Amino acid sequence: MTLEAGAPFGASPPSDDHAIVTEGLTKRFKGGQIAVDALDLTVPRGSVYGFLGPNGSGKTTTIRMLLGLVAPTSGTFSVVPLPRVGALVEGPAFYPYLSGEANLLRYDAADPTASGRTARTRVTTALERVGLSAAAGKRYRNYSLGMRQRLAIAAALLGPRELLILDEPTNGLDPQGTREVRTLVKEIASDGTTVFVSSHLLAEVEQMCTHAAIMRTGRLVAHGTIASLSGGRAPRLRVETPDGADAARVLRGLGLTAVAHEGPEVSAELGGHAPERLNAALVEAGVAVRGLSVVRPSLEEVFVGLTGEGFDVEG
Ligand SMILES: Nc1ncnc2c1ncn2[C@@H]1O[C@H](COP(=O)(O)OP(=O)(O)OP(=O)(O)O)[C@@H](O)[C@H]1O
Repeated sequence: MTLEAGAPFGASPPSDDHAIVTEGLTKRFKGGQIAVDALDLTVPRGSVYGFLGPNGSGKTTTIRMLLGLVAPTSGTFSVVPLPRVGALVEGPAFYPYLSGEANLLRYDAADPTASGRTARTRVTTALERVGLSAAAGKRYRNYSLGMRQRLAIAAALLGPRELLILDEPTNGLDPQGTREVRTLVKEIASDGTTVFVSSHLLAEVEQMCTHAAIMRTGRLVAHGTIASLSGGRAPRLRVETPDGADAARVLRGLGLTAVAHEGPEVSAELGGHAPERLNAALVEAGVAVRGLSVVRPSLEEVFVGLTGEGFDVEG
């Protein structure tokens, strides 16, 4: 759904630096279940902020509180003024027999705060923004899954937005549609729009976002830039070779640490070494290098390290 107007009770504008700030934000549903537990979140303006967590970890409830759709039990939050927030929480229902453009015009007309005179401009701009100008006249039922989701995002972009909130925008999409949405999110962010996007897929957040917060059963377990989240562990050099013992000796001689040798693979902490130099040194020492790569710890490894638990990587 897209929200156009009306500030929710309890919300106030955050500072110039942040699009969303929450402090101790908590939601306990009737029956005692804590869905969101004392959440402290700071979303910098201009970031693509991944809100990551397995199903049921409290992402949607948090988003619904931010949009004023659910009242918090306790805590505070501030968000940019709601007319400047575009949100995709549950995809809008589009008419299959109408074109993308006609659907957006209908959708726009349902907004009492939007002027009818400028409707066409708004719709044209939104379609352009999501790359659907060429397909504007095509019937919705003939759209691919990716195009359908792009149209839903266009509906959230009818009007100037400082913040776009997307709840699991790639859920149910095929790989092509997922790629389309990922690319679109980056494009939308490139002009400075803050994007807050929830996902249960680590790899997706890693590829699409500048920052992430990781939720587990209503609690925040880690947050920060993707680089800082992944940076806790050092990159490693990995060499594939039939001359493992020699390779390990050469790397130790060059000052590499944490050298490990197992079968045809030798690995070590890369430190400040240039991989191409190490390659040259190995070859010079007569080591047959079949493969050489630098492996950086993924967000998933970091997450597993933080929580001691696995994660729903494929969905
Ligand atoms: N209206 C409600 N009444 C009672 N419990 C609820 C309600 N809405 C959500 N919950 C519970 O709160 C918890 C958090 O749900 P929420 O939908 O926020 O998680 P989520 O991370 O968005 O997961 P998903 O990706 O499955 O939507 C879940 O255990 C859920 O069952």
